[in-house]
Amino acid sequence: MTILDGKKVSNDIKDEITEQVKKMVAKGEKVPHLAAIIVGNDGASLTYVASKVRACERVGFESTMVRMSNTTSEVELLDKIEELNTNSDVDGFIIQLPLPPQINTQKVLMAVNPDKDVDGFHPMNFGKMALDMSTFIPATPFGILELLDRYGVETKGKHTVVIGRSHIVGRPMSILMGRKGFPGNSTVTLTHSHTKNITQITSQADIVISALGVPNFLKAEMIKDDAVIIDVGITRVVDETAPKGYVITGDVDFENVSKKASFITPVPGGVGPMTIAMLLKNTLLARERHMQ
Ligand SMILES: Nc1nc2c(c(=O)[nH]1)N[C@@H](CN(C=O)c1ccc(C(=O)N[C@@H](CCC(=O)O)C(=O)O)cc1)CN2
Repeated sequence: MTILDGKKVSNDIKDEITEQVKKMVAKGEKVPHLAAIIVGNDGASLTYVASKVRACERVGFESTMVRMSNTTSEVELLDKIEELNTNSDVDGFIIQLPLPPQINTQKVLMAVNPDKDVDGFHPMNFGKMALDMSTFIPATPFGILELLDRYGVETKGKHTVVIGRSHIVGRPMSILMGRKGFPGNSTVTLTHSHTKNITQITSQADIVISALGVPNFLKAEMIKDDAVIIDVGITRVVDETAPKGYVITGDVDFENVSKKASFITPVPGGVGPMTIAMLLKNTLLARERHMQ
């Protein structure tokens, strides 16, 4: 069994981006600038945005964090988005999800200029992705593709089962794994809350990508021998004995599933760190496109 080490690969990617930024600086070019809007005080979201800002600092990008209160109205957020859309110094920006209930997430994501949509959530970019056109691929699915690629995991002709149909992970992942090319050329089954007999489906899978958010959902008896297991679940489970009062738990019963799997991502240290590295890649791409 091989661990797909997202922490290591994400550090490699950051080192590669750092080298590219140094070359930009040497040529007197402007470095990429990422902005992140965060609405409210959700602890996990604040942690992720802080990690994004730190990652920008590490690779030499400029970054701006825009904090807005939990009571921000949709109109106020749309105004801030328009400000970033028209700020020529900002190459790309993201709106950290989830958003408070008074805000219509889809409406807000549609207001982002597709050329600055480094999360790849705008319908235009999502459509381009589905049509195999060059675009910003959402960072988590992009990170999973990169992990499969760097570890040389074969996907062609394999049966991939994706668990969960979220717009951020499950849905795009199902499209990307079925696309032509590598990683891709897989036969994909997308499962969700109305799927019957999920074990019958997962036990036929060569590759299982679980993005459900239910701790320890995927058990050893649900997979076949030598399956490739990608765990996208990151749930904070309360544990008063842990230093932070919680432990990060994935969708996969790692202890038992890892004994049967050929490749597996850990949680933490698997898909999560890749999400941040691929956001940096998309921001670099946005900068390069703006220079053309
Ligand atoms: N606008 C966006 N919102 C959200 C996205 C996104 O891609 N764009 N994805 C997730 C959150 N996310 C990034 O934003 C994210 C989640 C987890 C990690 C990560 O590194 N996790 C660590 C554990 C960290 C911890 O202690 O909590 C790991 O798995 O090792 C990075 C980014 C939802 N929102």
